[in-house]
Amino acid sequence: MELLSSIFDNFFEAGYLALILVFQQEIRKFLLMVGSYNFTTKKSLIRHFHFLKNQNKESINTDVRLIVQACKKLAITNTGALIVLQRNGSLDFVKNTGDEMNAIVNIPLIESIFFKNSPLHDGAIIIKENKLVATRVILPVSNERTIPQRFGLRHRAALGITEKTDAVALTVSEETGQISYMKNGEFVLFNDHDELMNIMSEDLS
Ligand SMILES: Nc1ncnc2c1ncn2[C@@H]1O[C@H](COP(=O)(O)OP(=O)(O)OP(=O)(O)O)[C@@H](O)[C@H]1O
Repeated sequence: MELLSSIFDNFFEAGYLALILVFQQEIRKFLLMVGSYNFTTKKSLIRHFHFLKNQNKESINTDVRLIVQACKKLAITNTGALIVLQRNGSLDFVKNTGDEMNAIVNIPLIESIFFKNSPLHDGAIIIKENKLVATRVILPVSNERTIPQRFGLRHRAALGITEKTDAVALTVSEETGQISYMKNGEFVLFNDHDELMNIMSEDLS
């Protein structure tokens, strides 16, 4: 009987270990999100309780149309861009790698930042609601092996930040002018810009 119980004990211990190993990415992301989550803001709490959504009147939603329009303009001139859109989780751990800003977002501002000769064009920008809160930010790069080789560091950085936090990201490829949208460490597919705006509006509302 004792032998049987020790076999079961070992079996369950090995099971826990296997579970931790299998889900280590998810556990890491969860802990990062809990660690960086700003539970004190009313908005972040309300976002978690969707049944209270209608009472969230004073929150400002990100102007998705404006950001997609800016990306379309950048795409026409093959100007590379990396835009991170903050949601509930704090991005302070990456914000510190760049320059903090506090500017209302508009299309010429986004265009001028990513203009190739601009001193601010390197790295990512972070937008929170309708404010540009940081420029020249260095993001953690995704190590995911399944990302196709044609995607370089800009795309890997966008995937990396969305893998580690609840933020979403947009890239404009300097090589192809292609606009990509990333969430949860994956590319989100869309057929046209209207669909992209709808998906983003849903994610950022
Ligand atoms: N870790 C990072 N965090 C933020 N920005 C980054 C990071 N790594 C690279 N970038 C930005 O991406 C730019 C281009 O990188 P790279 O050419 O390797 O990307 P890519 O995915 O091939 O994109 P593109 O299609 O635009 O060439 C860099 O000049 C830099 O501005």
